[in-house]
Amino acid sequence: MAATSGKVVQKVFGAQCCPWNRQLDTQYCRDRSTPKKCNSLPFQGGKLAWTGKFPMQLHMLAKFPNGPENRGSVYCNAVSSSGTVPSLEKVDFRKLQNGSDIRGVAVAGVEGKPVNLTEPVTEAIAAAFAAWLLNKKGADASRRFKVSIGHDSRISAQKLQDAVSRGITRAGLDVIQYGLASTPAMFNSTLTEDEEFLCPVDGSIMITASHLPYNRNGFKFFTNAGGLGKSDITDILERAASIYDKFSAESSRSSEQASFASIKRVDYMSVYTSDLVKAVRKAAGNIDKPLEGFHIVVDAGNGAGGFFAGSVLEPLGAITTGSQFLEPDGFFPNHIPNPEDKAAMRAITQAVLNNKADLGIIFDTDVDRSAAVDSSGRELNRNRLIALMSAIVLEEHPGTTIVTDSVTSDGLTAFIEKKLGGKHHRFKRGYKNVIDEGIRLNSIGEESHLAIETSGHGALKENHWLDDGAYLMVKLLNKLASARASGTGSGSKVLTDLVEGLEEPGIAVELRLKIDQNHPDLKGGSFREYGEAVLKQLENTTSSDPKLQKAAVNYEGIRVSGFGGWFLLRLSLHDPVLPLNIEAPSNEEALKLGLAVHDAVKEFSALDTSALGKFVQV
Ligand SMILES: O=P(O)(O)OC[C@H]1O[C@H](O)[C@H](O)[C@@H](O)[C@@H]1O
Repeated sequence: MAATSGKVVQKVFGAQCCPWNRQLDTQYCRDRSTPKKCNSLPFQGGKLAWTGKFPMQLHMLAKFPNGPENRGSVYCNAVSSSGTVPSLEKVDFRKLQNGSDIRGVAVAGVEGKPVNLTEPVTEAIAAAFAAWLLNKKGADASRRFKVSIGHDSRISAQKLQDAVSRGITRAGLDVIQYGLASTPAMFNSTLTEDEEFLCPVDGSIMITASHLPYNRNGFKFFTNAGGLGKSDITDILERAASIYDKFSAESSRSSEQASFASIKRVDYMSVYTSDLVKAVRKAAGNIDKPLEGFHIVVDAGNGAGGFFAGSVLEPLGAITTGSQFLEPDGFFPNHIPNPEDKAAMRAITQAVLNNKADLGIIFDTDVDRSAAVDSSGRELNRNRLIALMSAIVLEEHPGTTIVTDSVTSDGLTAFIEKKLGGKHHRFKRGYKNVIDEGIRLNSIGEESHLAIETSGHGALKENHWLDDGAYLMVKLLNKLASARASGTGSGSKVLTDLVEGLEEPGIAVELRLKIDQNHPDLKGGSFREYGEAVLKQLENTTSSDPKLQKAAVNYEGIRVSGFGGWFLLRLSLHDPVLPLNIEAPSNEEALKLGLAVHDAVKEFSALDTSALGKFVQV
């Protein structure tokens, strides 16, 4: 994690490490976590953007005169505005929307993937978020709004952080940079009440593209009401498109206007991690080191989650030797940081077994998703993680409703409802959908304390519905610590025992059937319309098959039971893809289910059914 000394370190990175001009936009900094000092003046669009310090910055410098971060730093005008940009590439901002996130290509070099998340585009998006925020919260003449910015370990992080900072300050809002951070910490910074850390902030931006390849990046936005939704993102991208168009004309005025805004640097991750530590101590009856003697290995996949070993587990007394890939590396050289990825799960499982550890914990790149492995090497992810979290939450809140995504198993429903006495509300795919549904249920009087996806995203009511992979793991640690404190268990068996009785399918597959958007069969329509037509056809054919039963309650796609198993065909949230999930007691039954789908959809020539054909061997 980026180490910063002191709570607030006045450190202005308005000038970027990677010079921004259009020729060099393809270049990137290898930012492996610690922000590098900027030793060269920024050359921007043909202009050097450079001014002196602000009075306020000088004041803050006086407060932290000797911090290592201050030594030898270059202080620039907070904005170091981009200056006049002669001509900008045409960009379709709508294409940057990915549900409730923004995602794009930030690094050149991958064939067929031109950079569309350039610095000017990023700056426009940040300025648009600032405008959206002012509009949403109503400008307050007595103070300037503050926006926190954090990033994961991606190689384009520094470059985009600088561009975001310019966009925000350009709009006249203050920026507080956290450096390497996790997505949940960013949301948390809108809730934390701590003036010394300049909290709460009015809005927050996480620079991340979750588990996507190294050339991608993106943004997640938060206010104290939670993560922004799809319609907010559409609004921001529309604003950004028009800001971008006006860039050349407005640049000089903007730099003047923004010269009041400041960029500061805060070690906020220390606040966030100490909250996690406090939560475990409290759950264990205020013991200082409730995990003393437990051996827990962490796999951060070279993302942003390495802090969990040194700043959460160790202060709680756990041994973390054998933890791996904790150091940020935006090329992700070891495995994809994704608890849904088989290679990633194999890596943490092996680490647990090699080290004879009590527990393994794995995070995705920006730590909003997680999974665990018990001491026997049993993976606690997907349906098992949901079952485990449900068991913990239902002990605390008997009868509560557990909201999950749509691809959860029938065995999970039986487990939650029959074994745990709760209610399983299987909703749609998408963490934001699931969390919003949990919040909605409570608002209409149905108590729900957990909203969780098979992807490893999960949010608890007790934690402000914050989508936080680290907090999910804290709930497991609480269980370990409290079981030992009460003498009811001393290892991860206490967790394994909680999922005892969860019925698991003999076979579970996910096949992703692509829709060719350029195929004449689409007749100029969208892939969504085409996908809907495929689903309609599947619905019609299965309803006439007496061996298949359509799910009575279903919120997404076509879910059908039969042959002792089930399948779900649905439209992907983001891609021109129809993901097909099949679970069955054995391969034979899975094939029958697969064949039913194959027969229904095979005439749709724009749909690539080859993976399904291979699976059912036709
Ligand atoms: O619909 P899919 O293509 O399977 O993608 C669905 C997934 O998209 C993103 O990764 C979201 O973060 C997840 O919350 C969601 O489950």
